[in-house]
Amino acid sequence: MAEPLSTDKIEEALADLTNWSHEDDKITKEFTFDNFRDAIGFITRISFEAEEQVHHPEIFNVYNTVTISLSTHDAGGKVTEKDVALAKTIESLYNN
Ligand SMILES: C[C@H](O)[C@H](O)[C@H]1CNC2=NC(N)=NC(=O)C2=N1
Repeated sequence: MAEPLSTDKIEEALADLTNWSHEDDKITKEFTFDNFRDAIGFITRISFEAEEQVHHPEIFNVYNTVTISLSTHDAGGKVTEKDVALAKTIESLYNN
């Protein structure tokens, strides 16, 4: 089972990611798109990667924004390497 990361380790991991923040035992980022369709397209692409990684984000959508929050239920709702790995994948989807 994945173990919770220390705050220092989380901050270190986020240094490699753009505009992700660590708050309330989650890592979070708000993504912006041109329109609702592109936002939903992003969510759909995330769904394939989440199933691959057997790790699932919390997703909040309003029109052209998608807020992603990641934590690991199986680790008491804390942030683990699994969240960092999925954040990196999501970041690469956004940039490509
Ligand atoms: C059985 C299955 O592997 C687990 O329930 C997975 C699925 N997706 C998950 N997603 C997240 N975010 N945290 C988990 O602990 C988790 N566990």
